[in-house]
Amino acid sequence: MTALVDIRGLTRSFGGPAILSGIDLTIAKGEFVALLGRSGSGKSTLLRVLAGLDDAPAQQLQLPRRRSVVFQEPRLMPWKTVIDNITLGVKRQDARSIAEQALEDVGLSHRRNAWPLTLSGGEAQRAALARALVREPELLLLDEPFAALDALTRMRMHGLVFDLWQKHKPAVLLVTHDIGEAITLADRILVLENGRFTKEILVTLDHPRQRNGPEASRIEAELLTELGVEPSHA
Ligand SMILES: Nc1ncnc2c1ncn2[C@@H]1O[C@H](COP(=O)(O)OP(=O)(O)OP(=O)(O)O)[C@@H](O)[C@H]1O
Repeated sequence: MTALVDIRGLTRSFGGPAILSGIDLTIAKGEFVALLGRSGSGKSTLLRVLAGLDDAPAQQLQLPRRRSVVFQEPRLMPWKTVIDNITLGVKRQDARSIAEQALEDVGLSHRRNAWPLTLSGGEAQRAALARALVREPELLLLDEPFAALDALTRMRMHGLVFDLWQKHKPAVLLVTHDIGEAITLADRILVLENGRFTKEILVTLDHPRQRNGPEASRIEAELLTELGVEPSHA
């Protein structure tokens, strides 16, 4: 296994008890990892360290150079059109043509000249994904990118993210509260609790995955228990 991300002994606190206390994390090239955990368990803190948005002490912190992040909100510049948002800060000469390709990949070519405020929530997140892809990330960091979308749009976005992952093969770290989303997409699911990973589950089901099959249901029940939810109450 070629480790793209190799982190040892990562610690982070904000004055009080450690939010991350000696985390070890490796992510292989092209691997899709989902990160679950209760609210406040430190998922976004870990993602921010991986994005280079937060300094935290670690014995080892090996990260790839090309990383992109998509947050829960699309964070598009409202005074720039969709295509200009996507090429923003991209220095390459062929920025425009790669942006056109990324827009096509996310099914948004017809909205290239739209203003962000005229986009639906799903379109805006697709634009955010295109902006992330244009940087050709080796590591794509997704921080609850579909949490604000309606259930149907969210399911479509799962299909889109899966297709993009297959095509571009970045490693992905997806922070989510949605166990079904994690099971549908990830090769490996981690649960973060009290500053450490308390559970690691490999998901070896074939794609496209049935969420209600026996293996998916078993994994879901295991995760619900780990997260302190009675499966019958889910
Ligand atoms: N910059 C900061 N300053 C102080 N405390 C912070 C800071 N960033 C995060 N925290 C605290 O660290 C803890 C973990 O926050 P984090 O956002 O990583 O959790 P999370 O697991 O992503 O939560 P959620 O699922 O609710 O988004 C919280 O108690 C939060 O208040």
